[in-house]
Amino acid sequence: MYVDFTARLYNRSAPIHPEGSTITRYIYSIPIPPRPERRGILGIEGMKIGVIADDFTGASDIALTFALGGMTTVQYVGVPSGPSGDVDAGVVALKSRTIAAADAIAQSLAACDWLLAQGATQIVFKVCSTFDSTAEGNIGPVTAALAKRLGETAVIVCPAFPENGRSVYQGHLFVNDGLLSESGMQDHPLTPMTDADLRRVLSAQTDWPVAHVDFRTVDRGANAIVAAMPADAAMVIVDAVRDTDLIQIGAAAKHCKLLVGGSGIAIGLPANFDHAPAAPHWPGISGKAAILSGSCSRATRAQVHAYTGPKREITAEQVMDATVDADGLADWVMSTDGAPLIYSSADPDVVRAAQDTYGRDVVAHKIENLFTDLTACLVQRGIRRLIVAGGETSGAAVAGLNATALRIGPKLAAGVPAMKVEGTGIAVALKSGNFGGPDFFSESLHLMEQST
Ligand SMILES: Nc1ncnc2c1ncn2[C@@H]1O[C@H](COP(=O)(O)OP(=O)(O)O)[C@@H](O)[C@H]1O
Ligand SMILES: O=C(O)[C@@H](O)C(=O)COP(=O)(O)O
Repeated sequence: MYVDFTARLYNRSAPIHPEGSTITRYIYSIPIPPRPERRGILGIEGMKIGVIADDFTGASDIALTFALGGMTTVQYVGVPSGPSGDVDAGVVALKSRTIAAADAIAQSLAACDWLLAQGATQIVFKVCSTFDSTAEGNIGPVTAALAKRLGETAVIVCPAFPENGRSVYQGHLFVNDGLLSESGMQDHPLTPMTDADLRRVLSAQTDWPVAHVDFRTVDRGANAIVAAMPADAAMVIVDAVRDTDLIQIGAAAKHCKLLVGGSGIAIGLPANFDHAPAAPHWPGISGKAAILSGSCSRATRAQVHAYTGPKREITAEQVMDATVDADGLADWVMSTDGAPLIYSSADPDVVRAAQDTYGRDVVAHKIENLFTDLTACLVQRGIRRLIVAGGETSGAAVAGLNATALRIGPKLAAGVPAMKVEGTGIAVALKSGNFGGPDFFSESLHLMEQST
């Protein structure tokens, strides 16, 4: 079911007056945290914003937004066992986008509880700017579970990321000038997105009503957005096509305990905590570099094609037949000059054929496991700079790093920071499948070496 509250707002037979009961009900139905804002939902001082990211590239994407917004930001690898330290924005990276909904809920709630215990006053559930999800979720089920845990009713859901060409208009998600369902995402190996109407996509994943706040309302600013929010429980797709829209959405969300979106949803949030834009400090890291790519997205395939350094393809067949192994690949990387690229990235028809032969999840996991083992071998052999392309692939690779936290460094491309693995001198970049220009790999390797 989805309910268009904006339609109600403009419906003369059911007018909602600016001072009318709907708005009053809304204001009183959302508990406003006490000032000063340093005291979190559980009354603890410390972390201001907590993020639960459903994959690792997404986590570093939103972490970059908070870091550029002037907040001290750390990306955690899974739910930490200890305290966060002195951090304004803490981002817990999960690998929960394509797992069973019940597991995604359990992991997300554990992350939420940890973030609240660190003092977070607001929780952001970071999903993909292309709303990547399976037919069962996990965006709907996890949002419902988090809202219940936080006692939140109406939840803003907005994946817009204008800098990377993602906009939401009339409830539909556009990638550049085309619909999501014609953007290449319809061929994604694990989360094919065949419908651009986010209200319909989300409604299929949840029993909650799905509402919509349209662009005309967003264009009138934060107060209009607050006024258009439903009083009762609903997931609310909010249109946004420009950064200025996201800044207004951020202002409107000042007292929300839960937000759901891409990294764009974070653009307006640091200002709510009196943070001003800043450039993250970076020491400059050089030394042996490698690039690993398991992303089959259009942008990554173009980057693999454009890369002029040494490169080696691993096919699904080789991985399934075990005719390649992590040790051998690591030896090749270390004995080859320059920054070698190892990729399984393949065109949609090749991926489909492999999935038909071996099974979608079997082949995906085998390839991911190889990237985990390969990363561990590269760390053992002294790798200093590592670029990984693909969200699931990045989750797998980071497992091989044996890291607990990543410090956010400078922007390499829209949505992609350089990061330093805590306790080591290793620089990593986790690139979303569809982010970055054709020369992303060589440009990023160069930028990692520059101090800021
Ligand atoms: N050649 C291939 N055949 C089948 N599946 C593949 C192939 N190469 C990679 N994969 C799988 O496709 C998935 C790509 O997802 P991901 O890493 O999240 O990339 P993206 O960021 O582009 O979505 C991974 O699970 C990966 O193991
Ligand atoms: O929001 C985004 O698009 C990214 O931050 C993201 O989540 C990317 O996921 P992958 O495309 O699977 O890397």
